Amino acid sequence: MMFPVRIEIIPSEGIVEQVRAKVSAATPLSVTCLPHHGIERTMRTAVELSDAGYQVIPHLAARSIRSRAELTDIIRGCDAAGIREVFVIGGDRKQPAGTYDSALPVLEDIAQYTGGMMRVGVAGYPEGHPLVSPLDLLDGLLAKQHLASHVVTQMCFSAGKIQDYAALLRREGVHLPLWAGVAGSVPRTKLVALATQIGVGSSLKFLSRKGPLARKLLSGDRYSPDTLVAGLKTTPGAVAGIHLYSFNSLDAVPNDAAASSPSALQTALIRGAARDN
Ligand SMILES: NC(=O)C1=CN([C@@H]2O[C@H](COP(=O)(O)OP(=O)(O)OC[C@H]3O[C@@H](n4cnc5c(N)ncnc54)[C@H](O)[C@@H]3O)[C@@H](O)[C@H]2O)C=CC1
Ligand SMILES: Nc1nc(=O)c2c([nH]1)NC[C@@H]1CN(c3ccc(C(=O)N[C@@H](CCC(=O)O)C(=O)O)cc3)CN21
Repeated sequence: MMFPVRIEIIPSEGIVEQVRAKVSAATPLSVTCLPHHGIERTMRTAVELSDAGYQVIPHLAARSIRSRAELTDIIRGCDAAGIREVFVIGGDRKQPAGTYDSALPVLEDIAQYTGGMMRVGVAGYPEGHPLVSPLDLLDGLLAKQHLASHVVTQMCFSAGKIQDYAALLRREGVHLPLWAGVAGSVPRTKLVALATQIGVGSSLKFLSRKGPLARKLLSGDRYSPDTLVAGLKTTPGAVAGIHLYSFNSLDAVPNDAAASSPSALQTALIRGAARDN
């Protein structure tokens, strides 16, 4: 059985050309919003990709939005570009740029302004968050779920932890579809460097050890999500799909596979770039 796959990209210079060359237009794309990029870069890239025929989901980091006026401009921009879904997170900025300090007030304004027409994804944390307690995260989800359409998990490297998290949400009354946040095939060094920066949980610790688990998950010096995705397939109902953090490493996709079908893309991406070693 194949999971639907969405690919997350970083709005770096040249990424639109890279995506158009490597990724099938049938594969939805999520565009990250980094504090040093700001929302303008995310929206510009999202609109370009939408104009190129992709289904695009821009990330709106609450703490990077200056005002409600800016938010309504962003929503109008989405509407004009045919973008029907966004992903709303608090964001990594230390100081909020304006009046929004977390995701909920942004969700409320989006719901009011679009009359519930805009689909909104929210973040979930199978392994918790460095700054926010598990209880606050759960309360946050319970408060947001009536304004959201699905949850995307923080990057996690343990199928078991994602499955346990799905069961926890259902037990606690969060019934939104859950997309598993999976790191694509990327160099181990990049993962380790990044993990500290964005607060990824303990399941990443295996990368710095040399045990049998590390050997299983690291083909050569690259992490491959193959094992994790296989693990998720043991509980088909738990997750709605794979949200693949590509880190803009799209070279794992042989051109023909990208052109042929999303499942071929999924296989190529999730099999990882093992053959690159
Ligand atoms: N948003 C925040 O930074 C903080 C939130 N809280 C509380 O925690 C609860 C949940 O807060 P929310 O903002 O709704 O949670 P959220 O999950 O939308 O935002 C929390 C965190 O999002 C992180 N984040 C997760 N995925 C991200 C992504 N893909 N791109 C950028 N940043 C990403 C940031 O580190 C941010 O601190 C609420 O009760 C809130 O009041 C408490 C302290 C800080
Ligand atoms: N707290 C948090 N913040 C995020 O931004 C975030 C998450 N969690 N979880 C999942 C994804 C993964 N994210 C990221 C963030 C940065 C790079 C990255 O490669 N950053 C480069 C700079 C890229 C650039 O400026 O073009 C770096 O070296 O920091 C990759 C994935 C974004 N997302």
